[in-house]
Amino acid sequence: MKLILDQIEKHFGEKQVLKGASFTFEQGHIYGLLGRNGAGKTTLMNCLSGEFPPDGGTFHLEAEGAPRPLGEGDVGYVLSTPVVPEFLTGWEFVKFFLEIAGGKDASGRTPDDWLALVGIDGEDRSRLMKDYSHGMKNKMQMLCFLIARPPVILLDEPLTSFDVVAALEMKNLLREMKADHIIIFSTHILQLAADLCDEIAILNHGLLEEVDPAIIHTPAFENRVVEILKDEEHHD
Ligand SMILES: Nc1ncnc2c1ncn2[C@@H]1O[C@H](COP(=O)(O)OP(=O)(O)OP(=O)(O)O)[C@@H](O)[C@H]1O
Repeated sequence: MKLILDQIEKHFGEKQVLKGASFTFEQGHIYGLLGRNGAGKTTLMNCLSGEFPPDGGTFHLEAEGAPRPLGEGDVGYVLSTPVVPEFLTGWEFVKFFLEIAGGKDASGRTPDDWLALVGIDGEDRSRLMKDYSHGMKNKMQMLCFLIARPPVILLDEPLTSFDVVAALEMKNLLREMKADHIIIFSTHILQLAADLCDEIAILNHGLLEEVDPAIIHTPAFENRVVEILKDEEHHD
């Protein structure tokens, strides 16, 4: 399966953020999406998740050579500022989500099993999510895609709010899942990108470009990324 972006454009008023971004993301790879502050990484994810339509260009999935549009349920999106129903407890939320996910979860895990998987333990499970920390809310959002298993998973700066143990567990989970999914995550942490990603896409001047995968795990990686990004006009 592939996710193919063709000439995606997006502007806000006069400001042209995406200027014809094209890229092919493939199942089985974890992609790091890098770019300066304000480059448009969140904007791109918002377009792909259906949050708002692009102003130009197209994107679609391709499975076994057959193209199809991205439908509802094809994309799991973990926002950098997590949004969860704050009036529910963590346990209630997982129970509710398992019910609406219907048959998609074949794991047989209970809400408690799922909460244990992301390290939400003890009394926290029966606390309202309005009292959860940023990282805990983020974990709850992650649980949604772990349960629903959408083909495309978008993670906007996902691991930065996690403690070191949770971050390592989540990295391992993503590695385990990648064979069946297209995983794209944005980050400013180059070490994390190098550690986890098979491919790097850089959003620069409204366009996407690939970093040679051969250098991702070499000392030349950081210099190459900085070299590409340093002439980017600083937006914010
Ligand atoms: N809804 C909106 N209305 C107006 N301008 C917007 C909107 N969303 C984003 N922008 C602008 O689009 C540009 C790209 O923002 P975006 O959040 O996509 O960047 P980013 O690459 O995710 O940045 P960062 O790394 O700082 O999170 C910014 O100049 C931002 O101010």
